[in-house]
Amino acid sequence: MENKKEMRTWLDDMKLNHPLVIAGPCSAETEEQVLKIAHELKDTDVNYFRAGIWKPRTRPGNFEGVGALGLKWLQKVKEETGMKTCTEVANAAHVKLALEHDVDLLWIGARSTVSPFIMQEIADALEGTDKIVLVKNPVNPDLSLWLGGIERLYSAGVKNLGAIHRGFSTYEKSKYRNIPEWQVAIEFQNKFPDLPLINDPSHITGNREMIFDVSQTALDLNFDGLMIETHFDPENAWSDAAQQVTPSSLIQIMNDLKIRKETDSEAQYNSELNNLRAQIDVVDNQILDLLGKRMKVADGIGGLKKQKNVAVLQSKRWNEILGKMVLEGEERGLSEEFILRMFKAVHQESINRQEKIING
Ligand SMILES: O=C(O)C(=O)C[C@]1(C(=O)O)C=C[C@@H](O)C=C1
Repeated sequence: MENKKEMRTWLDDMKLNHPLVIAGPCSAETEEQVLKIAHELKDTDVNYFRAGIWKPRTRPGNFEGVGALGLKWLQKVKEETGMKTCTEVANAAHVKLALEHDVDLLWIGARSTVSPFIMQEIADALEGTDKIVLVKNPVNPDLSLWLGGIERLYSAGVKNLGAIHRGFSTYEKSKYRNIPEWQVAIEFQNKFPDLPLINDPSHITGNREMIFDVSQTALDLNFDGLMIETHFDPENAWSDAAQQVTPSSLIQIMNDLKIRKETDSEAQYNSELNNLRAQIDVVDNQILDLLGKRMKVADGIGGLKKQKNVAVLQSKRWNEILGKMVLEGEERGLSEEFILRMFKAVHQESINRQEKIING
């Protein structure tokens, strides 16, 4: 699969003057709940009404969705509000039912994207459909697996495709429910600039207080749209209560978000930008020179260790360096997260080189 301009035709054809917005409850709970939320979202920027019908839950025993019954409620949403509808599908049976009930957009969840077998089953069931199909990233930050899943749909003749970035699972504790790892989304856009990419701040944050900030970051990174879980009574939602916002909060979020354009042609802006970019080019070269120098010194240590048969990893020294760099970084306004990531990468490279020397 290669990037093609036509990949974004379905989105361009909508001629939106704002990002694509998909909103609605995490789960369809009752017909009244679904319709009440849909009516509250009707005359807003929301383009697609979402509701989970089949809910993949981490542990058994929790509410697992109302099942096919909910598809009738989505049909009612369409009849009563004129809004297009969407839901998650996780196997061929779901696809069949969703297509029979004329759901307009289907998405595939992170737990399905990880499985090539499931993705192939879904792709076969969707063969040749003109519905929009969005693929969430797999739970692990594996861009090839994500793109591979999309490619299975593409090869099955599904033309109206896109992706949803919902963040990635981690073992480490974090302020996010699923860490964004924005660089994966950036790499996605580099490889497929014309494949529409939607952000899902609800699943990234797991917390409604953080939804605005993550949405703004997504728009700053050229995302094409947002999927935000919305419920009139979030605290009492049957699933994901902490991350849903009310329809009025959603409207507020959409009003407050700043939509960025890709570039600006004004001369003054371009001359200042070029000047600053030239400065960045100089600094980047200095960074490379320094990194090269540092690696040469590490090579020297590798040679010494070889002579004396000493281990490459020196945890005590390494922890001293890390601690010192975090403190010194802070003094320069550099975040701990950034310093740790950067120096861990430097250390790993230093170890790789010493490994070659010591075993060479
Ligand atoms: O100090 C050492 O022993 C080194 O080999 C250098 C270095 C580093 O790159 O800073 C590399 C590996 C060790 O784990 C600790 C530190």
